Amino acid sequence: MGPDLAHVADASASDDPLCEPTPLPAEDALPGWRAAAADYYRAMETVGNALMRSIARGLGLPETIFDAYFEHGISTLRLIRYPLRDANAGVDTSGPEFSVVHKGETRSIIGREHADSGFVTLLAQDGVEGLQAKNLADEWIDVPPANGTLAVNFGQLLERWTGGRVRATRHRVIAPKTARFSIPFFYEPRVDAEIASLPLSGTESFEPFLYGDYLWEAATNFVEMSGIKHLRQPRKAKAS
Ligand SMILES: O=C(O)CCC(=O)C(=O)O
Ligand SMILES: [Fe+2]
Repeated sequence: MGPDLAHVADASASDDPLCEPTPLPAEDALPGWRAAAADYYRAMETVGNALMRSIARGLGLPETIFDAYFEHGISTLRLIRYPLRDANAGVDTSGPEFSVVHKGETRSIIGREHADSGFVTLLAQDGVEGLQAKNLADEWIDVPPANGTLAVNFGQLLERWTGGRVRATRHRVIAPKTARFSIPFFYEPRVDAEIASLPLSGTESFEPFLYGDYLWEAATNFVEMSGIKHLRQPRKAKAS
């Protein structure tokens, strides 16, 4: 779900597939659902905004340095359900690419190792464990859900923007014993934000890029978006 869910008045027609309207269930099919989802989206924008400013302060930069990039941002709210897999479904998930031994038990990997594409991700978990993150020693650590908390993943955009000063959080999900639900909110800048090097000492500068161009390239590398890369061309002309 995109910003049109929560900022109905701002939504305008766009030829950019990254800004296409969110398909939503009919109001009478789920009364009140849209309003609740929109409230949640706006609340996560507020949290993302506070975190974005504290990251700026933590980097020794003015706290408002990122503000303008996030006005009319294209943050994404996703509702995920991991159904309980049927062990007898005839799918072999025994290889090391598909399963892992965790505390002596074999668990299949239901969310492959990756880092999110955006700036930061605010992740609500439903009380069922399974999320793991990689630490700097390349070890997997459990990120158990705790009431009233959000897990925060740093995204690849933040890593690139900060010249690698902040590392994107690599994470994955291993199968729990019951179905699992999670609600990630990917906090993202505006589609036409021009991302350029920050004044951070000791980091390499990079060629500026448009967030939308970067996001399309990154998102269409994920398996659920494969095969559609050709549907959007970069909007920024290459300098050469
Ligand atoms: O379900 C989770 O806890 C993680 C989901 C996730 O990593 C993602 O959607 O990018
Ligand atoms: Fe993720």
